[in-house]
Amino acid sequence: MGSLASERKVVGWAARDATGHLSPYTYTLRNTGPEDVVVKVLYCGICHTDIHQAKNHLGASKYPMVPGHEVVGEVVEVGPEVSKYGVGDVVGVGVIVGCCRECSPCKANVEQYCNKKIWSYNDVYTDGRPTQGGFASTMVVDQKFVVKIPAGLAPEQAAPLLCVGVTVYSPLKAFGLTAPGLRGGIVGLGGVGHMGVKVAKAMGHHVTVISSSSKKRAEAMDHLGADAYLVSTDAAAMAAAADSLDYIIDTVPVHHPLEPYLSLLRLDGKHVLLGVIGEPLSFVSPMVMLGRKAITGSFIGSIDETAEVLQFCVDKGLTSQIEVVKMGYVNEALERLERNDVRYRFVVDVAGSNVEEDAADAPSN
Ligand SMILES: NC(=O)C1=CN([C@@H]2O[C@H](COP(=O)(O)OP(=O)(O)OC[C@H]3O[C@@H](n4cnc5c(N)ncnc54)[C@H](OP(=O)(O)O)[C@@H]3O)[C@@H](O)[C@H]2O)C=CC1
Ligand SMILES: O=C/C=C/c1ccc(O)c(O)c1
Ligand SMILES: [Zn+2]
Ligand SMILES: [Zn+2]
Repeated sequence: MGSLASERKVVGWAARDATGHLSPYTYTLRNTGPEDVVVKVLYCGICHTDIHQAKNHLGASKYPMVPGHEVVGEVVEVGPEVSKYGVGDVVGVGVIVGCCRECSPCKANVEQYCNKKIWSYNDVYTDGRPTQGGFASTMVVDQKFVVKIPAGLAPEQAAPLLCVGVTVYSPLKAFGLTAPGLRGGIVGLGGVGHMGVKVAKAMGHHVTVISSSSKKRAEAMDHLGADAYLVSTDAAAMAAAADSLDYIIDTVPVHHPLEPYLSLLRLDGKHVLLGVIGEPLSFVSPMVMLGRKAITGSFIGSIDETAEVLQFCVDKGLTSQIEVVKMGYVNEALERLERNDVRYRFVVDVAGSNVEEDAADAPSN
């Protein structure tokens, strides 16, 4: 066990307003509580949610905001009651860092659905301080919300899985969609979508990618292992595929019509919405009645499922397809992600970016 330090100043890269532009920011971490783990951040993936939050797409952003919720780091200190981790362990932190532990979702170990959950950034912790995410040198996290990175998974590879991996794995399990031979569609071949293809293929599904363009066709088929590829605006190809899918995992992060996708589902097919869209989506009721189809949603996955999907990826030999960048490139990376110009996830090499040296320029709180 390492020694317990009191409050410490750290440097993260924060958005100050809805431009979403990140710049160095010095702030104070909470004292290490008895069940807290102090994590030196090694890598942090960039999720489209970081854009939604940094740019206030949902209207609830608070600044300064240090985004980042696909965090892999090394434990550098543990509180006296930490039993699960020790100094030197390589661990992951995702979207949630707190919950009430008493409600029915918490008791059922689906704490991501707790109404009192605490987000890893853009939230307020139990001590009244703002939570700040993984684009920073260090985080302090309750051991309950930390997962061990299994042997056989490189830390930069593991980072995206802490969000995108579990986000596709959880609904497939929750909706009974794990049996081999099922036919699935993945709408939107980005960070979440590309792991959707890989996880669904590893479960033995026939996987159709449904994309906004034909640009990713060759990669989807040749490298990700998809079985079919549809361009959503190709009406003839979409019509030919009608009534063929058991489920659709929809990862599109902007408003889009649902009906072209609903028509691809067969009897009892499920359309699982994963994209964060702050405007109403619409469809006419016969689109779901005639075929007893369901439109549903899913939010990340539990801590247990996060550990499970990491091991699933090791067991199945799955890796995420990533572009590793330094922190100084984070604003370009966010812009490229927003204009759909990454295959398929940026991961920031936080430890290799010496963010503490940015402190000289960093206004503090
Ligand atoms: N429910 C949950 O728990 C989670 C939700 N999310 C949300 O899921 C969504 C996807 O996240 P992520 O995979 O990181 O995002 P990406 O930007 O990596 O991927 C989104 C994909 O959607 C397609 N797309 C269609 N229209 C647009 C558009 N106008 N702008 C950008 N992309 C478009 C693109 O695929 P193509 O080129 O094939 O059309 C793109 O690659 C986000 O809204 C994110 O907040 C993320 C993680 C967890
Ligand atoms: O990337 C993970 C978080 C997803 C998310 C889902 C729903 C929502 O309202 C959010 O603010 C984020
Ligand atoms: Zn995410
Ligand atoms: Zn709860």
